[in-house]
Amino acid sequence: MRIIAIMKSIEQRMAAAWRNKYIIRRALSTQILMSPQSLVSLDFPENWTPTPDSLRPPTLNCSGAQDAVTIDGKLIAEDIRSTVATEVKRMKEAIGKVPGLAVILVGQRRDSQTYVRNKIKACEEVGIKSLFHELPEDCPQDAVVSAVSSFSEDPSIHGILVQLPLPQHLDEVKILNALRLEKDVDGFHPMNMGNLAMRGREPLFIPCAPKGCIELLIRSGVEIMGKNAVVIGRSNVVGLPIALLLQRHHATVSVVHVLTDNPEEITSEADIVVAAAGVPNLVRSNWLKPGAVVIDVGTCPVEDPSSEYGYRLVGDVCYEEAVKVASAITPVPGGVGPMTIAMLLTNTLDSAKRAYQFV
Ligand SMILES: Nc1nc(=O)c2c([nH]1)NC[C@@H]1CN(c3ccc(C(=O)N[C@@H](CCC(=O)O)C(=O)O)cc3)C=[N+]21
Repeated sequence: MRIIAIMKSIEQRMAAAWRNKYIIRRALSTQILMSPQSLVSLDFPENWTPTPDSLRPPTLNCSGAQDAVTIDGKLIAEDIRSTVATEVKRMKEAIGKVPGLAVILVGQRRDSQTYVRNKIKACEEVGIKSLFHELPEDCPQDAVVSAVSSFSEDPSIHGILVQLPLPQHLDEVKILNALRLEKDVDGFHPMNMGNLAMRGREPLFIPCAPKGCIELLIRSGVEIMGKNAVVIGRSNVVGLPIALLLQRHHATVSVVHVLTDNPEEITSEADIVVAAAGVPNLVRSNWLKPGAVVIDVGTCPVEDPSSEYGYRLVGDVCYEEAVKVASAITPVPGGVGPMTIAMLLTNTLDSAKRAYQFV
């Protein structure tokens, strides 16, 4: 009896297997495209390991030409901030309202604390109202969502910023979904990003660091149209939107990333290089064409007990080398960082103007 039962069960399982195979074959036969049915996931960490290049000491005097011009992001950002201050004042005098920004910080990352402190200070200086909501590292998802939701409902708040990266246990997508599109001053909402990507559409907000890079190029008199631009890194916050923006400015754009063969070869064809990989000193002199313009978006905190907060920021570009090859370059600090904050202020001002229909 037992043997018969076992035989029956094997028979049933085989029948089931055939049925499944048939269903799978039918599914395959109705598949029209050869490409995978779900898009290849980009959800793995963009972990560039330091190249042997980035470990070697800088070689100076790579060319006999003059040193690159340093693009002073701090100075340009100050200029923009003073214009924002004037506009905020004009708004206050005309309609008795000021723009409001809410900043949410989860956890204790020292670099995040510095950026948030800088953002709040910058708001104060230009007359933008800021509300700061700090949550502990281990706070539940609901607490962050409800903070975002309450700022979303608050009519005196025109911009909401959730400082990234969030602690591992939190679901970034769900949290950012609670953020109203009209208050997405970071420009990270898929609708803003999609509109940035598509011809004939306009996003409500352009992400701050990429917008700052373009502003630096324009104000430094760098022509973008028709030029070869290489973006190093493909993150949602910098690499992707800057590639889209450069295309909007009619550059020919290549994106190199952690799985690119010979990134240095591709980058050395570029008139404009935007480095946003987050790897200290990744870009060495052999990555650069003589005369290239180099925008360094990298802000990697490295331990440094001698500096004020115990760390200092290091860029993706080996500055000492690049300055000998490039025609213009942004330093770290003092380059893109201050511009990111200035763009946050302009996005918040624009958002408030839109909300109050103030022109
Ligand atoms: N939701 C979100 N929006 C962001 O815009 C955002 C973020 N998350 N997470 C982290 C990155 C990084 N970032 C910087 C902002 C200012 C400086 C900055 O002010 N840098 C100064 C120096 C800073 C210092 O004093 O150490 C400089 O480069 O001169 C740098 C980096 C914004 N980010």
